[in-house]
Amino acid sequence: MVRFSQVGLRYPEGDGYWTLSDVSFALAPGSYTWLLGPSGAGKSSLLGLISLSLRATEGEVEVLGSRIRRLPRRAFPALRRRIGVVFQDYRLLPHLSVYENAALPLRIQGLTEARLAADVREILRWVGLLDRAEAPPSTLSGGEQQRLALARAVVARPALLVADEPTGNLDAAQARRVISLLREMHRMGTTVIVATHSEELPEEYPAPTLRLDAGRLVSHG
Ligand SMILES: Nc1ncnc2c1ncn2[C@@H]1O[C@H](COP(=O)(O)OP(=O)(O)OP(=O)(O)O)[C@@H](O)[C@H]1O
Repeated sequence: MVRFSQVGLRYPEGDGYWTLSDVSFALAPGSYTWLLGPSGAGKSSLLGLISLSLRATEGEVEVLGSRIRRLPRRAFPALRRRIGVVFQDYRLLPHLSVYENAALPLRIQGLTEARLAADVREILRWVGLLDRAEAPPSTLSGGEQQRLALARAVVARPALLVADEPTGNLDAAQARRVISLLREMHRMGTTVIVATHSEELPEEYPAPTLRLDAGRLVSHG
């Protein structure tokens, strides 16, 4: 599903500094994984490589059966569509309603309103926001905004879901609700990887972990 072989990442503007070094691991299809490590360890960078927003400087990254280094540029959009991404800061579009934010990935695929409406309503019901469909996202609480971001990430039924600190800005009850939804995606067969600073969440929801420190994988299990 995802395989890293001796992956290194150096940002062009990073003064020759290796943000990730010699990172190797595999995520099995249908697995749920916690990505742990202190601030600056390289978690967002690793997720950026998985979600194809960054390219490795060294080594091999394989995502959903494609070796990224060998993939022609024209194949990227279709592969990206099979990956859902949830960010800590939500990244919702403020000028669109809750409904239109959730519908966006399907609109980009060119689906008509008639073909996408049922899926959008179902996903909004799943995250508990159907009754807020016409509201602008700025009127939602932080937890609601993050649930909307999750709805948008999964509405096109991605095979792989990547979440970068999805609970970082939420109180404990809201964080639990978001994690429950991520776990439910996993139960329905999606491969999920979630980065978190939290040491409590992985204790509450035990699952395999990858632990990064200063750009190196220090444990895997
Ligand atoms: N665009 C960039 N250019 C140069 N260096 C960067 C860039 N983005 C991140 N870095 C550096 O890479 C290192 C890892 O950052 P990254 O954001 O991946 O860590 P993180 O574990 O996700 O941290 P946090 O938990 O604080 O989000 C840091 O030293 C950071 O300064």
